[in-house]
Amino acid sequence: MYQLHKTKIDGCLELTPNIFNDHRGISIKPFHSDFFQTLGVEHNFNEDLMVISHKGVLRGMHLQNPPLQQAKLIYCASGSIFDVAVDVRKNSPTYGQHVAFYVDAVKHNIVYIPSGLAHGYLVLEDCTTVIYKMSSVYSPGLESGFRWDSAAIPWPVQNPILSDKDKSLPGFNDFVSIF
Ligand SMILES: Cc1cn([C@H]2C[C@H](O)[C@@H](COP(=O)(O)OP(=O)(O)O[C@H]3O[C@@H](C)C(=O)[C@@H](O)[C@H]3O)O2)c(=O)[nH]c1=O
Repeated sequence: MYQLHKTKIDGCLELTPNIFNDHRGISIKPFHSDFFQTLGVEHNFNEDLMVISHKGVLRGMHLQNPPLQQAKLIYCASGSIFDVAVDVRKNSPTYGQHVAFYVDAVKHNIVYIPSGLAHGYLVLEDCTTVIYKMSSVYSPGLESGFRWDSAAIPWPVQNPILSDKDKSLPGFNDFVSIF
């Protein structure tokens, strides 16, 4: 049903689903609960979010703190992104390290990010539609994060379009993880 690619960060996965193709178009299943159960990861998703962005927008690096920490499933319904996760679990052997993926609506790959990782992405095409499933509902008071350019991530951009909130995030060295 899915090709599974494990990454160097424990629990962070890339999945490529089967694409069912006929003369009408294609069908893709981004989420199947039985399959996620076999992976042994948090897969009880409580909120979906759809975000449409212009080329050059960068959102990140974000995470939500306990008690409403979020595992996320991320894919593109249109366009493409450079997607990044950074491990901020203090006892993890990959603390501070990142993994990056080109996610797009051609290969329809999906990224699974466990809680305790920060997430961000650069939009590579206009009208890119990113869909997330999240294991906890959005809670603005629990938002946390750090600046996109402070964690040695090789972004393929120099001057992205950022929100004011993202411009004012602390650098990674000043960020305090509670995971
Ligand atoms: C993320 C989010 C935002 N919103 C609202 C709040 C605000 O009015 C508007 C835009 O919010 P933000 O500026 O925080 O959106 P954004 O910068 O796109 O935040 C997102 O970034 C990526 C990298 C993630 O991983 C997400 O979990 C989330 O943090 O949408 C929700 O209602 N629910 C949500 O889950």
